[in-house]
Amino acid sequence: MAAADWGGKADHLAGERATAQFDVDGMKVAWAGSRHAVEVADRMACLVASDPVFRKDTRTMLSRKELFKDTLKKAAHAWKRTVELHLTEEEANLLRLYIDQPGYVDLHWVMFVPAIKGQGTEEQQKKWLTMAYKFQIIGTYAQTELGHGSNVQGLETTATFDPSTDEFIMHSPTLTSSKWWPGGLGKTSTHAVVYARLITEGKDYGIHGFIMQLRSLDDHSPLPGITIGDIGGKFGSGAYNSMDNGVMRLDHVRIPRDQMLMRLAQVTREGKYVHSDVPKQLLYGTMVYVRQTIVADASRALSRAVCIAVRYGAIRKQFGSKAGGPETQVLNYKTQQSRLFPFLASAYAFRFVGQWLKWLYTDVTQKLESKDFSTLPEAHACTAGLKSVTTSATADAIEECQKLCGGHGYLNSSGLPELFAVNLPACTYEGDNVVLLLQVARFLMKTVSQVASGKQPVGTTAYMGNIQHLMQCKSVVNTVEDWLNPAAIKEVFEARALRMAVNCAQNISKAPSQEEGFSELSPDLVEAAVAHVQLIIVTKFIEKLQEDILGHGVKEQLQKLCGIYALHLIHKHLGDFLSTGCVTARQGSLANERLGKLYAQVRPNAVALVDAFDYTDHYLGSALGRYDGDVYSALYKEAWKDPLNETVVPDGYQEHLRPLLKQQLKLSRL
Ligand SMILES: CCCCCCCCCCCCCCCCCCCCCCCCCCC/C=C/C(=O)SCCNC(=O)CCNC(=O)[C@H](O)C(C)(C)COP(=O)(O)OP(=O)(O)OC[C@H]1O[C@@H](n2cnc3c(N)ncnc32)[C@H](O)[C@@H]1OP(=O)(O)O
Ligand SMILES: Cc1cc2nc3c(=O)[nH]c(=O)nc-3n(C[C@H](O)[C@H](O)[C@H](O)COP(=O)(O)OP(=O)(O)OC[C@H]3O[C@@H](n4cnc5c(N)ncnc54)[C@H](O)[C@@H]3O)c2cc1C
Repeated sequence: MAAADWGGKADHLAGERATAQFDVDGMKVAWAGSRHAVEVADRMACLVASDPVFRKDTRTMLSRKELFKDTLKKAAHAWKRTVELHLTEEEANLLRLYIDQPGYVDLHWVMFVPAIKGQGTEEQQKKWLTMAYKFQIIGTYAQTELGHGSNVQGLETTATFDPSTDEFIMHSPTLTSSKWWPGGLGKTSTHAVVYARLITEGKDYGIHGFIMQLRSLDDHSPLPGITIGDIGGKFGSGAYNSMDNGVMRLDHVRIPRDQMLMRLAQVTREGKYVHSDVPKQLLYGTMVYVRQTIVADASRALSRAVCIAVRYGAIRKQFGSKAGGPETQVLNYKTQQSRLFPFLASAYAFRFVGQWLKWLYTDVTQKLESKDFSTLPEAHACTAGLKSVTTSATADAIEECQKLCGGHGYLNSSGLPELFAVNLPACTYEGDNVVLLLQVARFLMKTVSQVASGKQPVGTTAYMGNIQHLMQCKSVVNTVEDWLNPAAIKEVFEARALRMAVNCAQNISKAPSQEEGFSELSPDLVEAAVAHVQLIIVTKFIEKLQEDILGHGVKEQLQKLCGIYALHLIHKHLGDFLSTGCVTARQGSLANERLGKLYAQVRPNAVALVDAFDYTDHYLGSALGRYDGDVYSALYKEAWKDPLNETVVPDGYQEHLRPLLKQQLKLSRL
């Protein structure tokens, strides 16, 4: 794909591509998941790249109003193309991804529709989804309030049932109960699933979802009793400012009773509250779904940043010229490799764990449909934990990639500032990462206590059943080569995760109460949760390598990347591994030595490994990450697009600069 996009110009990276020791096409298939996935992605990426409406090269220079209008234009055009070309769901999703601009459609498709699917009755789904699928209505997910986001049970908006009219009265009783943050709410959405405390027969039954119409379908004005607007500019230029995150206050707004989402609980005509025989946590189902999709987003964002930094690192030269010869490519510096290659490995690791998580989510959903709720806690822990670990690592890595590209990485035209600004809030939305890791820790503490009482854990905690061995085992690693053994790697990750969890459980049990112990130990619990999640990622990477992987040298490269992913974590968290006695100081040094050798082996393949992500120049949106490596011409060209360069003499010269210069000149002549 990218080769076609580059269209026959000089390839400044040809030398790099020639040193690759594997079949890039085969790697594209491994990355995408199948030959079919590569083909569809290519087609959609080309469709976007070749359509002038989807241009984004001046996006960071637009004012907020211009950017918002541009988003509306792109969304409408994308929908038109979706309908004209009869795109499948898979194709439409990719179309949205390659357009690469956050907008109201995200909330409509990723949260509003799934919330109705998961929490609405069949009748409700039929009514609302029919309109939503045709974009006759635009929906959002209005949960967070000014005063509460993480603590969903603390939301204040009320939905009070009035049996005299068979309606709910939706109300914002305080300033802090104002809905605050929902994407698309500010200016676009006509409808929302609004989360509110259900009150009937004088009793508060806690948070439930309600479908509300917010704006007129004739002139888009807010309906009576609804005050609504945008919450203001956000971090960075362009970036998430294309989204109209909104504020909404409700003043006794009446909606029919049948607009309460009634799959999980109902209110009868008489006002009686009835709960279905399903776990109440299914109310949180939409968040579980979205957290799962965010892991795939994280790997995509990380791989974009890495692609930019690797290609640029191969072009950029500094120092080291001997006898007038060429300078050294910055990618050849060992420090550059040790900072960058773990991100390259992480991009692949997150991609594969994301593919597995998608499978897990589908599996759990099928089980839920047949009323088997047993895997729900694990699905919650896996989605919450993986969302946290992958988004935090991705945000940190994008920031580091900017530094890896030196000064030019700080320019908007590098694509990195916007990539960072768009992906940073993923650490917060759909659950703050620390809050979610504490949920994982809670699950781990329960599992440890079940293991202590003789219950055999399953799924991603099955390793905890091997407690006798893992609590006292010593790593068999004795040479640098021993760190190539996946079983040896897996064992130390399992032992570390289990020992950290057991330590926490033992310390909690010494506290006056479970609750106090959990609160006191929460920093340690977060670290134990991270250790468990990193084990999942390492394990899924190792399992991926056991699959049939086609293409010359593809599996070998992935083995190296898997090694880098695992060993860089051992290096980074050596304190954990040493303090839990999982590795010795000598084994830690051997791991680091092995890591250095792996970096050297990956170096000749680095550019080809990022080519395998198969990104077009349009999608990358980076002068530094261009496929052809023609970085300097691109940077030079991009600079002239800046509005400041529209005139040679800047606006403000006559007003401020000229008088100042003249004044100083006069003074100097006195
Ligand atoms: C311009 C371009 C246009 C393109 C146009 C294209 C057009 C073509 C269109 C075609 C189709 C396009 C398709 C588009 C696709 C697009 C792709 C898009 C890419 C972008 C994707 C990303 C989008 C993301 C958008 C993000 C927006 C953000 C939204 C939000 O943030 S919503 C709000 C989220 N809020 C939170 O997450 C709150 C976090 N808090 C909580 O979850 C809870 O409060 C809690 C878990 C922290 C605590 O819960 P609680 O108080 O109940 O307390 P506990 O006692 O701890 O828990 C009790 C009990 O329950 C268990 N439990 C908790 N949670 C869960 C759960 N979720 N599931 C199961 N169980 C749970 C918990 O473990 C306890 O159990 P136990 O008692 O211990 O057993
Ligand atoms: C770009 C963006 C888009 C969003 N889109 C939507 C949307 O479409 N719909 C919607 O409903 N919401 C949306 N949100 C809101 C989002 O879901 C919340 O911001 C998020 O859930 C975090 O909640 P909070 O802001 O209340 O953070 P807080 O909970 O106030 O967190 C503040 C700090 O306190 C810490 N903290 C909080 N509780 C604990 C605890 N128990 N233990 C330890 N530390 C704790 C956190 O780690 C964090 O460091 C969006 C947010 C952003 C940034």
